[in-house]
Amino acid sequence: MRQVGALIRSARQDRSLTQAQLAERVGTSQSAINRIEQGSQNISIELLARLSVALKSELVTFGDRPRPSHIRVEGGHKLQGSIAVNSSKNGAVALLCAALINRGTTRLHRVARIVEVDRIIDVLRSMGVQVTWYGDDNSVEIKVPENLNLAEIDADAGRRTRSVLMFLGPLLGRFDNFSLPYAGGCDLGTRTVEPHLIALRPFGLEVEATTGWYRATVSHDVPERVKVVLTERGDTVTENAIMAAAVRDGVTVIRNASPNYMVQDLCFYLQELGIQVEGIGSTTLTIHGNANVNADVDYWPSEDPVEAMSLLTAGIVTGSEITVTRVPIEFMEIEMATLSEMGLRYSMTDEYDAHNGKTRLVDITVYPSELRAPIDKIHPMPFPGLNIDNLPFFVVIAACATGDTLIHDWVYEGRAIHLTDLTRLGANVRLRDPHRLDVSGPTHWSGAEVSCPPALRPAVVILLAMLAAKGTSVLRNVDIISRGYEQLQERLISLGAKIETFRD
Ligand SMILES: CC(=O)N[C@H]1[C@@H](OP(=O)(O)OP(=O)(O)OC[C@H]2O[C@@H](n3ccc(=O)[nH]c3=O)[C@H](O)[C@@H]2O)O[C@H](CO)[C@@H](O)[C@@H]1O
Ligand SMILES: C=C(OP(=O)(O)O)C(=O)O
Repeated sequence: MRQVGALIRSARQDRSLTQAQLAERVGTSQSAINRIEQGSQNISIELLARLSVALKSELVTFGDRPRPSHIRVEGGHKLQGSIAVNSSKNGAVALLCAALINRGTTRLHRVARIVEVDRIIDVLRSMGVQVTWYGDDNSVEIKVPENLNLAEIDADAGRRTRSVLMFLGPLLGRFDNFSLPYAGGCDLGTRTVEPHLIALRPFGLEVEATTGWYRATVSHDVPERVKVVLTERGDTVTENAIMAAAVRDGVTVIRNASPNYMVQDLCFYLQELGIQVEGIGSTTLTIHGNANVNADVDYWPSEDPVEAMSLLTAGIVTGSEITVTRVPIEFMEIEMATLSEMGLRYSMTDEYDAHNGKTRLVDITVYPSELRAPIDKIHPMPFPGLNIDNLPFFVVIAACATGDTLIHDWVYEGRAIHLTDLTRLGANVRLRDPHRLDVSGPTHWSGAEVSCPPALRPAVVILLAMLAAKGTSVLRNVDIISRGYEQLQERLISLGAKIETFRD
């Protein structure tokens, strides 16, 4: 501990940071940094990783290569207790991008401390945006300078997140020309950017893709009233169009808009900024924009339906009774109805409001149940269908159910294949074609060693199956999970899961 502390102190001093500045960057107190540097406080791997990012120093690497982390799971145990759902990755990244619209101060509260959020914050900071973590509830304050420095943009951080695409909408209100690094994201097969470009063309944006960069030019000769018809009802596409509409003086009607949870979060935030948004929750939005938004606002991103699904799945596949609190029920209704058809027993509290005053939450308790395969196939749809990111969890649930289930992932070209890794743990999961999986259950799970697929939700699905599998399993290269979940392993341990993190 003393050596690690000394290493941190020296990396901090090399970067001319005070303890208070480092504390602020990693979201802890100055006294905690002081104790860490003195070697008198234990540090979690997650905090070490955050310190590494803040110090731009690979504290958690050995030699010249990053050391991936792995977990050992002692499965087959029941879970118990109660666990709360965090705010969402997808809402947080949209709101961080949208904060670029505001010339005043934006304060977001209860933001998930996840790698995807850190990546967007890194890109924002590299452009000169002041982003500060503070307080005990993961609050983040964003102040956008008068002049953004796009020449300094952190292209590496930008390329690691697809969400950087969502800078297009807010930036086209400020610049005539700008460049953004090519966008990354999960390895789910080809994900086109064309729908974004089609959506933003009516706002005067033209984009040329050159090696590693999107070069954007903007014509500001745009009529007062604009109508945008989206070719895909995509979530980030809709968010981009909304942000482009919000940063101009004029009225925009967006058709075929996604009404999904992160889009609603964005609209509620824009309303706080004083922008009039009509039609929230529907596929037609009318936005009365404002080119000079200058407001000091506080906003609480809403709870994550995909995390809710992940936590409920942990209870379901281990045959446990657990309570998942703060479930955004509007975005989980089809999932719960489908689970009900599959024989899941659960109870639900009355609804209560999320901190944003808009999203409806419930607490759900799941009970050990005899699950059966549904009669019809399970497939996702844009909201209000079964959430696209929740589909993978139905594969491991179907594997616990008696009978044959067809899972149809029409959305992603390369996601279903990652779920065939469940066969390593004893499941009978067959790929009919790149989009369809036949799952036959129930499964007699057995422990195994599996490498994490390079996709967030399939990775978590394998981890949850390991909780169900009697014996010891090893899941290698689990760092991808922290892209979208804050301390998932630790939180599962708080429910009684036996999980241990280790490195080679
Ligand atoms: C940061 C963020 O918010 N990410 C979410 C967002 O990504 P994002 O908005 O980037 O999703 P994409 O635009 O890549 O859409 C996902 C896939 O669905 C296809 N597609 C989508 C809509 C449609 O009407 N028709 C169609 O074919 C796209 O071609 C693509 O292959 O939405 C995805 C779909 O809900 C989620 O998995 C991601 O977690
Ligand atoms: C596909 C996902 O996210 P992203 O759009 O960030 O790749 C996801 O959250 O499952």
